[in-house]
Amino acid sequence: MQLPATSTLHQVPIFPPKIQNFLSKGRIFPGTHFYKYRGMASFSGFGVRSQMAKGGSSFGADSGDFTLIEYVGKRGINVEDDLVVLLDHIQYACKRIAAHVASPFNNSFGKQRSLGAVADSGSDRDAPKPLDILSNEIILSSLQNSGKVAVMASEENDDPIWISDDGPYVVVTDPLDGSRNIDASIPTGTIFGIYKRLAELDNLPTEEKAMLNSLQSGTKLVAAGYVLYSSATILCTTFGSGTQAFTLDHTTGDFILTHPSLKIPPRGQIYSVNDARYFDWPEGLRQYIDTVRQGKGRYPKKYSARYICSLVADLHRTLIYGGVAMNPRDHLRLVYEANPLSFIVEQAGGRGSDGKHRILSLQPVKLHQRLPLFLGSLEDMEELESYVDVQQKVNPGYEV
Ligand SMILES: O=P(O)(O)OC[C@H]1O[C@](O)(COP(=O)(O)O)[C@@H](O)[C@@H]1O
Repeated sequence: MQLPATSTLHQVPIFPPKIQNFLSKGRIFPGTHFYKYRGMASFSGFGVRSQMAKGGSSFGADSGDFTLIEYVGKRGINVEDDLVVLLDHIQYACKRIAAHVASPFNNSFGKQRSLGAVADSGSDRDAPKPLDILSNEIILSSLQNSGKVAVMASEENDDPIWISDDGPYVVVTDPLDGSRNIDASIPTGTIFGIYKRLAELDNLPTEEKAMLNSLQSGTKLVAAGYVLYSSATILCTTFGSGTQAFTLDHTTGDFILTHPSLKIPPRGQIYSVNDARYFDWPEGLRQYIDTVRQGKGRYPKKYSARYICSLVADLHRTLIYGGVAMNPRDHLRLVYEANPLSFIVEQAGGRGSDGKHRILSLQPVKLHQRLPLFLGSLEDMEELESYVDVQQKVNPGYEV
């Protein structure tokens, strides 16, 4: 058995990208390579082998039949080879981040460096924690190694980072969302969106083309995903033809397709919001929450509240159970949080809005632009938006 590589940073097991060489040989689904790891996992391994034995070639996936890379490669939805390579590097980065988040040796990583906004940067970004910075470095190095990325825009950097003139893609990312939860081992997540590089901007100065490439409208996303670091590590992604979720098999290092064609229920019975802010909310939002709490809304059942305060975790639960997850104040970021997550939710049959407009229709004007965010089931979202006045205007600053 081939042993996993080891991170030089903190001696955690990792599984490096596997496919770059195979792609250059024009092979995306090389049985021997994948089976080397997969033989250990009887459930998932059997699924693929049985398909192969039947000569199955097309995508009609059942849970456990595909790894992420098999799914996006020629056996599955067959996205461009360059995108497969990029995704392989992103999943590798996320496995490294997952290992750090769960590592017993990283108990100082959650500690805040300083309170308040990033010092001297002129931005209103929150001060990063060491694990935010490490996650950012891990993602950046994976994108650089992929050879497929022109520019990366991250929550952790004031400006986009130009990587390569001929990289075909632009990646926007929040490398570790919810990191305020790290000290208590509460779930966190990575969010990413992928655009094509705008070749028509190639002759502009580097800073300018880096910014304009990063400020593309969400309707131009070619792919988006999040990775949830929780009791399971889940990678949920869309390429514009449905939403699929994959669960990390820790014995093999593969993300296995566990939620093919994930659909959010059209109606849920859960709302997710920080309701300690009730007295700062506008009238419409208060009325909406009061109504569904009492079971007096369009769906005549009393709603339950769930709020982890970790966007990826709150969204993932909402995708699975239905309902609505929201942050009504100008807090979450359009470019690397709201847009990618709205793309995923829409592709799962739900809706992403700022309370008034479809998120994907908004043209970003600033890299770190913040806005209210509402994501969820179609019927719940329609009902919520019918209250009109749901965006929180006061934002006094909250310490926790
Ligand atoms: O303090 P609020 O308004 O409840 O915001 C919580 C939200 O902020 C986040 O922590 C993101 O903020 P940061 O990027 O500053 O960590 C989300 O994960 C969470 O959903």
